Amino acid sequence: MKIALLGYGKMGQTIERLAKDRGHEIVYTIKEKIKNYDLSKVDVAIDFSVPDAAFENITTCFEQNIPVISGTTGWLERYDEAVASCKENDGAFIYASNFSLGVNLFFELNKKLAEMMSSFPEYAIGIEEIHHTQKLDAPSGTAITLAEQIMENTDRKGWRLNRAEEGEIPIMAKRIENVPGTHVVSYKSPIDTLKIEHIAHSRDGFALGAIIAAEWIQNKKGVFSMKDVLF
Ligand SMILES: NC(=O)C1=CN([C@@H]2O[C@H](COP(=O)(O)OP(=O)(O)OC[C@H]3O[C@@H](n4cnc5c(N)ncnc54)[C@H](OP(=O)(O)O)[C@@H]3O)[C@@H](O)[C@H]2O)C=CC1
Ligand SMILES: O=C(O)C1=N[C@H](C(=O)O)C[C@H](O)C1
Repeated sequence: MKIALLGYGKMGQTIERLAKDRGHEIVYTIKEKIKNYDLSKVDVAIDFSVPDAAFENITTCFEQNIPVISGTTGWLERYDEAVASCKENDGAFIYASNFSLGVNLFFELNKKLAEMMSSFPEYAIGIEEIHHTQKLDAPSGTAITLAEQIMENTDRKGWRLNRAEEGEIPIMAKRIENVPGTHVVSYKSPIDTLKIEHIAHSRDGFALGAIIAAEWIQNKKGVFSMKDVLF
């Protein structure tokens, strides 16, 4: 595949290394708005950039008929508009708050555990996420996905950063040097605590998942999820 990397920071550079190992060619490494780039020779754009840039760059790709894999977090208030733009242009799109296989397995566990725990209101639900100190958004996109899955499977009505009101899920966001990404979901009662945890040891899992998604979406049209790709 000929790949345009939208964003060439920690993730863009990891994707470049792993994509080359899999025989792909990196045509562009872009760190700015893509309006002026000719993407006509590109098979796929992989976006790991910044919250402010993602929406405009993604929709520009749809207008140029380029499939998009996006992992950028912190821009999701415009996700529905991006989906509409993809459909209008008969494009192809996958967004995931987390592309790693481990976290996508963790998502499935989280849904199942929430469904089981919904019968036991004595357990207080909490989410903790830990990331490196350069991260721009809080809470992490992955933590928001975990909270939304719990809300769909219990009576919790919302989530809140670093504290919670009655009936909400607190998401505690910690920033520690060099942590690639850790997520914990816990259920605490006066008697005991249940926890599920995912610890990324590097960025390779996120990058590999995004490349696998890019390979999978070739010659497809529509809006898909990592669940479609992996399971
Ligand atoms: N879904 C997932 O699996 C994962 C998602 N992420 C998310 O991916 C995003 C990127 O993470 P990471 O690589 O660590 O961040 P970095 O800060 O290391 O990289 C961001 C890159 O985007 C570039 N950039 C700035 N403005 C634009 C623009 N207008 N258009 C295109 N690129 C631009 C930056 O350039 P410059 O340095 O010149 O400013 C930089 O190269 C974050 O939102 C993060 O949360 C991260 C890991 C996994
Ligand atoms: O910014 C990061 O680094 C990460 N961001 C994603 C998120 O916000 O969930 C995924 C991963 O945890 C790393």
